[in-house]
Amino acid sequence: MGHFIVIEGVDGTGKSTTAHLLAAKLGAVYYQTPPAMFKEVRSVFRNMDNAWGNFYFYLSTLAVAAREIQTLLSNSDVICDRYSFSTQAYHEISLQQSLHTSISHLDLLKPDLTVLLRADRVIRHERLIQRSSAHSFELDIDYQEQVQARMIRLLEEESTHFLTLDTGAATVEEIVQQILGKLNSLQLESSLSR
Ligand SMILES: Nc1ncnc2c1ncn2[C@@H]1O[C@H](COP(=O)(O)OP(=O)(O)OP(=O)(O)O)[C@@H](O)[C@H]1O
Ligand SMILES: Cc1cn([C@H]2C[C@H](O)[C@@H](COP(=O)(O)O)O2)c(=O)[nH]c1=O
Repeated sequence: MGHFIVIEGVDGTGKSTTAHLLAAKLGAVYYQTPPAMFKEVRSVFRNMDNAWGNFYFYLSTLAVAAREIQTLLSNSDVICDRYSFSTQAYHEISLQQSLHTSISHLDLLKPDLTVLLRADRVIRHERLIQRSSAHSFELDIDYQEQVQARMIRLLEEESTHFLTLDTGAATVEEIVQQILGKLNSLQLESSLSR
């Protein structure tokens, strides 16, 4: 059974870049949520402006993601780009209520380690405006700031093994080295690097 490592953070914190490099270094599978089969439907929900509909959409994609990850773990380690903390934090801020119970009903597979990437709001904004495809909610820095604070609180309250890293202050390579150090201290690295 492989290890399950989750990379979390708000938009522009460097999740995808970090997760890809970490997966390459460990020979692990990179997995992004929501799963690929939901790509088209996601834009439908995004444009509907229905906060509850959007939450239930992401919630159901998590159930599928957990099942796919469980299968992948039988052959390899998995580095997952966003998981349940993203869903809980984004939608708790949008809906202004705790979603802990709804998410816990899914009885999701638990990560061995969750890494929360964060970065200063100015840095995140600069990174996002360089993207031609940035959505308005991604550029809503106050909203993203609240989500980031909620993610940190949720991790502190609900996660056993987690690490918070500032990607505004370190290169991608340095960030990955810090994650590898944490895996080592948790004695996960030896079984991860095969
Ligand atoms: N540690 C880092 N130091 C400097 N720049 C970084 C770092 N990590 C990522 N970046 C840069 O930040 C930008 C955003 O990175 P990336 O797309 O990986 O973020 P993301 O969190 O996955 O964003 P989103 O959730 O919006 O897709 C990219 O241009 C990337 O090169
Ligand atoms: C998982 C998840 C994501 N979102 C939001 C967060 C981002 O602003 C967008 C795009 O996410 P991507 O991974 O950077 O493509 O979707 C959300 O609102 N709810 C969620 O559960």
